[in-house]
Amino acid sequence: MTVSEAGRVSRVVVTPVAFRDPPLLNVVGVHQPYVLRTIVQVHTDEGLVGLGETYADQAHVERLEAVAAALPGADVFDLHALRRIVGETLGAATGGAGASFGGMLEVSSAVDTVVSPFEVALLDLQGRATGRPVSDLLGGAVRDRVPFSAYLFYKWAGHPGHEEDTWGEGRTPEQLVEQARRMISEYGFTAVKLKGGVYEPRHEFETVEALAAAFPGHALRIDPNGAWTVETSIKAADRLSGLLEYLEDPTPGIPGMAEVSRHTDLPLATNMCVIAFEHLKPAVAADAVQVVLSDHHLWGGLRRSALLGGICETFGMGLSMHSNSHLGVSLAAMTHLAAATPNLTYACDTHYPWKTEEVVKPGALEFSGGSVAVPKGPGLGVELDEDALAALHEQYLTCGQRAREDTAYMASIVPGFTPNTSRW
Ligand SMILES: O=C([O-])C(=O)C[C@H](O)[C@@H](O)C(=O)[O-]
Ligand SMILES: [Mg+2]
Repeated sequence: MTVSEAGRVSRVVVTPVAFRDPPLLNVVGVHQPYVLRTIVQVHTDEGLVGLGETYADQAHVERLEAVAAALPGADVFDLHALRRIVGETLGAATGGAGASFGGMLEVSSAVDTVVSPFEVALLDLQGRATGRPVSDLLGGAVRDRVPFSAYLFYKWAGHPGHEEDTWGEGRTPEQLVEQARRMISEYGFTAVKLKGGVYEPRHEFETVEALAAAFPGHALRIDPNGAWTVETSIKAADRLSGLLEYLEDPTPGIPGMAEVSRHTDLPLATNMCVIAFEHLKPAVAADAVQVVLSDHHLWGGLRRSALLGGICETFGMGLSMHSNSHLGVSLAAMTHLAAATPNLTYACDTHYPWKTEEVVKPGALEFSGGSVAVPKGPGLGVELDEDALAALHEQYLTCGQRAREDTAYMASIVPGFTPNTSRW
């Protein structure tokens, strides 16, 4: 098929799905029994189908459906038109309101989060039409494999009322070392990220120290999602500076991060105080962060994320990649983006090892040595398993969840629980 035959959008199918998730603990509570995601399928009049993946909170799904209804007729190569259509559709539907995901992420405009899965699907279509991988459409892969990090969580042994999962309890430093050992032996990761903000800082520092002792030579990070005060963050930076490659969001907000930054040479990273282009200028002016975690789901797609990479390079900031619980369509998109972003030199986050269910056919994305080979096939290089998609959609319909609600779920188990942000 030639470029001119790529065609126009004929219809769009938006499918919310639910997949099982262990009880992973974080600053705002605990992961619910299911992760909600949406798979977007964009069909063209030439019979091609492009894929995208995004969050599935109810309000987000409604926005996706509104855009899906407005997209037929659009040229698959006109990504500016996509952004215009999304802006107009959301303007009409919501008055341009912001969006909130899981109590940790608030954005002032919903446009970027809604554009993202459609942009990925259109790039997938462009790649399928031209016979080129998405990484080629983003300027070309500068690496054949994309390294990811082992993403460790404190966790309960199982969801209350359910069987224990195969990872068991993750509370003590020794248990977290065992969690890391399994993840490293199964996936080969050479970087390790610990999700903190759950226990008193001293306990979490001891966990980092135990990990450093058990895995010398592995790049370590801890991310308490803003659970600490400026003072505690400075102490953490002093105590852990020789062990960490960066310290992620120790304290909330640009002014707080800037104050910590003034007291340490340890790079500070964020996916909380810089989550949109409007946050870059104040963060750079205050020298609040030295590493920004990109995330194409949040930043408006793959091309806007590449733009973020360029801005980080301009201002001498490092670039890493954030993840939320996700399926294979997102892993493929993350891999193409990271492959085509020269200054994305840190191992990317992924929640992939926590997942036991999938919607893409096996084979295209395999971890080896902690990295994933960039798919070489046209587009994203992954194919949907329609039966698996239908089963996970059925699970969505029956699971009873309609939003990510870590705090409410935690409070239903631990009455009186409030998020730990800036607590210690
Ligand atoms: O780096 C981060 O801040 C995250 O990965 C945010 C996620 O929501 C994580 O905390 C989680 O899955 O609980
Ligand atoms: Mg983070």
